[in-house]
Amino acid sequence: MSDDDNSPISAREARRLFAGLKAAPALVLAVSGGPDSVALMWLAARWQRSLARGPQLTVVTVDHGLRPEAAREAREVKRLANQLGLPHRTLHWRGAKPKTGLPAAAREARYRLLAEAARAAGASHVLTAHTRDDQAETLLMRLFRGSGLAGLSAMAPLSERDGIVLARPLLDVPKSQLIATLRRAKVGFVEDPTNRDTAFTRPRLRALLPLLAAEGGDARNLARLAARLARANAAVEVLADGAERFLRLRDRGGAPQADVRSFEASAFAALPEEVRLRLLLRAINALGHEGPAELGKVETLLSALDEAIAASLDARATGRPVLKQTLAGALISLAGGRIQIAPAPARRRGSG
Ligand SMILES: Nc1ncnc2c1ncn2[C@@H]1O[C@H](COP(=O)(O)OP(=O)(O)OP(=O)(O)O)[C@@H](O)[C@H]1O
Repeated sequence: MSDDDNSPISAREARRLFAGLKAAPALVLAVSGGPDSVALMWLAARWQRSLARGPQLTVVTVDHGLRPEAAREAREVKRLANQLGLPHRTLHWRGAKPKTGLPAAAREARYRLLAEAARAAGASHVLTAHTRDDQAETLLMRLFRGSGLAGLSAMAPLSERDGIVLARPLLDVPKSQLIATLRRAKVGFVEDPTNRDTAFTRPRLRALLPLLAAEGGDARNLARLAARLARANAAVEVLADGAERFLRLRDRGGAPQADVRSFEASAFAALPEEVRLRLLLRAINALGHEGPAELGKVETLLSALDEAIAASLDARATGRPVLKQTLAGALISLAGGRIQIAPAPARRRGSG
């Protein structure tokens, strides 16, 4: 069964989608020329016209310099933006392009350029047109990659990057509704052929979605799962914050050092496994110089640490380290009943 909804988005519905953005001084709309982001631009323009004093809107298209048609597509977005009375800028990703990991590098460059454009326009937010279908695909991609709770929470409706808020007002809207909105408004759009290129993971997963939907795994259910996991993840983060404070309070005796995190092993051992894991992950990512650490590796380290703590508590702690391991450029050790995480010493030349 498909959860597509072919009704255009009403002005009232759009007001609800953009409600949290009304007080912003200015907004950047990230528009590639595809249906989702052209719909975002059209909906935002109509919303802004309906406000007495709404935010200034600037439309930005990034030309990654990867497809010859991109320049024409950017001109087409400019034409549409101007028809809607909105200023438009095209930004270029210049410089060398990597041979592997091209989509990730292009995304990184895109968000950097969009954040720069926001700063130049005095905008507090960059709006992208991610839909509920994108959210479902993201969840599946992360599931198949073996992500944990944080990764399976998929995309957040609001996040921050370089001092700019990244907003995804359409994250709960089906793509089919955006297409219906454009059809009703008689607005054209382009389809990026790389969206169907099965050399990339995301299009291959996209092709699986109808099969999953037929079994009840439609975008609505998958996106709802992501939202539920995000809620649980936020709660566990608060628990981890509290546990960090608790361990710090118990640690008043030791002189605090900026580049070392140290936990009393017996207090650490009494915390829930997920919280222990996050404390380790946070410390390794903060102090290691090769991070972020892989979740699976931190899980393995935690099992070794748990075993070592249990053994050392039995045998009464001596001053000698009972565990000493490096992970993601951090050195993790257990000695004298304390866990210490510090930056790993730089590897000697020629030894690695
Ligand atoms: N070339 C571009 N110029 C401006 N905005 C873009 C461009 N490409 C994508 N965007 C914005 O990002 C949104 C998501 O696009 P898309 O799904 O293609 O991204 P992606 O490569 O999957 O990466 P991610 O989903 O992490 O952003 C679009 O709806 C649009 O708002």
